[in-house]
Amino acid sequence: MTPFDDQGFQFASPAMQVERAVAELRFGRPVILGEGARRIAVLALDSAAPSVYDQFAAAVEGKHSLLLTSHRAARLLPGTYGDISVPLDGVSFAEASRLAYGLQAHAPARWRAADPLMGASAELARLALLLPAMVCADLNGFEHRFAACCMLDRSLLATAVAGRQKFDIVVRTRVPLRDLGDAEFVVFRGGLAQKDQVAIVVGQPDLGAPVPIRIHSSCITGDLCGSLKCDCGDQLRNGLAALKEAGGGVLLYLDQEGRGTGIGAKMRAYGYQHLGLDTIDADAELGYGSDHRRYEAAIAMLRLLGIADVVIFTNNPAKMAALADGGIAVDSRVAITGEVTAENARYLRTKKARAGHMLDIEALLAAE
Ligand SMILES: Nc1nc2c(ncn2[C@@H]2O[C@H](COP(=O)(O)OP(=O)(O)OP(=O)(O)O)[C@@H](O)[C@H]2O)c(=O)[nH]1
Ligand SMILES: [Zn+2]
Repeated sequence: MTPFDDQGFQFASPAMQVERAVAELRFGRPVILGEGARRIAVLALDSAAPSVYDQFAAAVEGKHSLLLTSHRAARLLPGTYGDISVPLDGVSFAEASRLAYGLQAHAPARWRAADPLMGASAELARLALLLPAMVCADLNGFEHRFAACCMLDRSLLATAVAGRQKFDIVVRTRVPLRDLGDAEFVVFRGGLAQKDQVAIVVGQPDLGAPVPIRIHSSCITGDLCGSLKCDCGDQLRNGLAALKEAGGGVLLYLDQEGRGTGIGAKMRAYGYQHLGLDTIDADAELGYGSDHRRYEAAIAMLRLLGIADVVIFTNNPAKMAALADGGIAVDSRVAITGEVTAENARYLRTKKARAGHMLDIEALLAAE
């Protein structure tokens, strides 16, 4: 029997501390961000109750401000670059929310460039799958009012990145699939949030040769419900069939809804798309860049499966670059397409024109 260590259970790693802060934000509570001797309190507008916003404003005696990312700032104030900070003294929760992510909101009269510590709060919000619109306040003299809040040193955000690459296999099991025969579902757990990620192995891929793979980002609307607004459902099913036809392959189904922004943000973005914005501008209104996905999980999963050399089924050059950066050799690429419909044509054209996807939409239309 192992003798009990008097230190007890010491559970603290940068990734765990980041995740604790993320959980606090998701519950709508303030978190303290530190750097050197400086401390700021941050609160996510997306999850905070109006009463907590008011309590926060009172605790810092009106010296709070709103961090807006460079993407949102450029929508409100064309020509600005970088994150900005807007004073919130006397600004209500509803007004702050409108300023943070409302369509056709008035440009703020007063603002200044945000400092990097405030900027780091937006990174925390993105990890929490909350809109990157953060109420921030320096804690000079107000520390005691935030004594119960979780504290995170900014340096841990960078250190925690190492945790993104750490995954283990939890279980591998056979699942019979319609039209595709037996597949093996391999469940992995790890990364910053210890999420479960799934690889689907169809056929019997030869691991001695470049392995056909697809990296597929989750799309509840398209994959599950056949939404006509995107091509994801077609790409998922065509992808699995193409991997099987290629003699067997692996589809990595990554938990990255809405290009890494989460289903809440994606549905808000759809609301803006219904009003005429394209997919990238809609995301920018919410404070997001064109793509927030990361591929450390995919690289770790391939490694654990013993795959170092791949044929990738994609039109997205960012996926190929991410694999190469992660040390996976990309032997070649196979295009993977779905049906072009009246509803998804603009989405596909935007992917090609603004995200550099390798799509020949006119050829696809001609072939239909
Ligand atoms: N933010 C946002 N995300 C969207 C929208 N439509 C689809 N998505 C997401 O976009 C991602 C599409 O991922 P993938 O199927 O891997 O496709 P891809 O990046 O186009 O690359 P390939 O299909 O491999 O060529 C998924 O995370 C979807 O949830 C949208 O309008 N806004
Ligand atoms: Zn989709």
